[in-house]
Amino acid sequence: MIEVKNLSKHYKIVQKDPGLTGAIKSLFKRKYTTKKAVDEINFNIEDGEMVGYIGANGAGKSTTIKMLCGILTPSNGEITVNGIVPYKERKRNAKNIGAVFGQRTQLFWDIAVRESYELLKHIYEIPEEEFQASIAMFTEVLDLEPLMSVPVRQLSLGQKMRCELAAAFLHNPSIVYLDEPTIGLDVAVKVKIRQFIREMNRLRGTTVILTTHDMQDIEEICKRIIIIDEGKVLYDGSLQSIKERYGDKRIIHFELEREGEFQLPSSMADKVEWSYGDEGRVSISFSNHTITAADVISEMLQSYQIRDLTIADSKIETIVQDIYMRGI
Ligand SMILES: Nc1ncnc2c1ncn2[C@@H]1O[C@H](COP(=O)(O)OP(=O)(O)OP(=O)(O)O)[C@@H](O)[C@H]1O
Repeated sequence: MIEVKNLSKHYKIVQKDPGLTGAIKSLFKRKYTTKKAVDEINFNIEDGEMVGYIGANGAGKSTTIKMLCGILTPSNGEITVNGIVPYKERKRNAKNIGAVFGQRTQLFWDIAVRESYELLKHIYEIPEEEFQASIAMFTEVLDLEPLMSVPVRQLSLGQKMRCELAAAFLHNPSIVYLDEPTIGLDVAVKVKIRQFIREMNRLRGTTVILTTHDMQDIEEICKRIIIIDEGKVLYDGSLQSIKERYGDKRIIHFELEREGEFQLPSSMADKVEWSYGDEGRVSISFSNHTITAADVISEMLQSYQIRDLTIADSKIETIVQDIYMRGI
């Protein structure tokens, strides 16, 4: 079980004035600012849960996961993972957990995948019989056989990620942290990876904490989500209830013909939320009980030349995007 109480992580950042003079000045007199990457968060995760830990870029997800793994020491607050305080007992904690961190590898670059697994067997002191049974199962579900004799550096991104996942589960940890496990992969590999994670949870009761920007991962793996924004927990609850609560939300993304200032047509002022991005991109979010998609489009067409538009449906993707835009 994972228990997180008033957990914070503040980074001290050196402030530099612009230019060479600024850089030289900062060598002698340092000015610091504090970034509250994680700010007094609380949650408990029970054994066997599969939780999506989501938020926009820079929200504080990786910082939290690193504290749970014991890589970072919190500035304030408490964490226990199966009764262990991770940063105090990093090695004991490591026996309990598995992790996949985007670009980093825990496989050995120059040797064949099978030999990497053999090394991990010794590092984690996995009994031979258990090791063989896991390898047989992972090989089948993740289709690893053709990859076993290939050196890791020769694997494609998708092949490597399949091998990484097997490595993370090899010592049968009770908790696995997965940071963007499907990023940049094709649909077929994504399907295989999601299937493997679900299977591990079903067969071994592994607790899974998943951070991802791919909402399809969340839909297919997690029953519960924790949404984090600017270091604070914005939502913690079931995926189902957030869908019921926000199921009427729609977002329309417009690409305007001309870039520059954007002003929302006044007729929609109290009915929608909007955000304006680069290159004339406007996103308008609304409840379909307040205004229809047809009305939003027609109001926009009267005020702007529209190059393109897409209507997002009420899948979790839209709901989460809407929450990022306007809060809960
Ligand atoms: N070592 C560091 N020093 C200073 N600031 C940091 C450091 N690591 C992260 N930050 C800042 O802390 C905030 C949270 O970063 P974090 O990496 O936890 O976000 P994230 O939610 O994982 O984002 P992403 O989805 O982009 O991976 C960001 O504003 C980031 O710039």
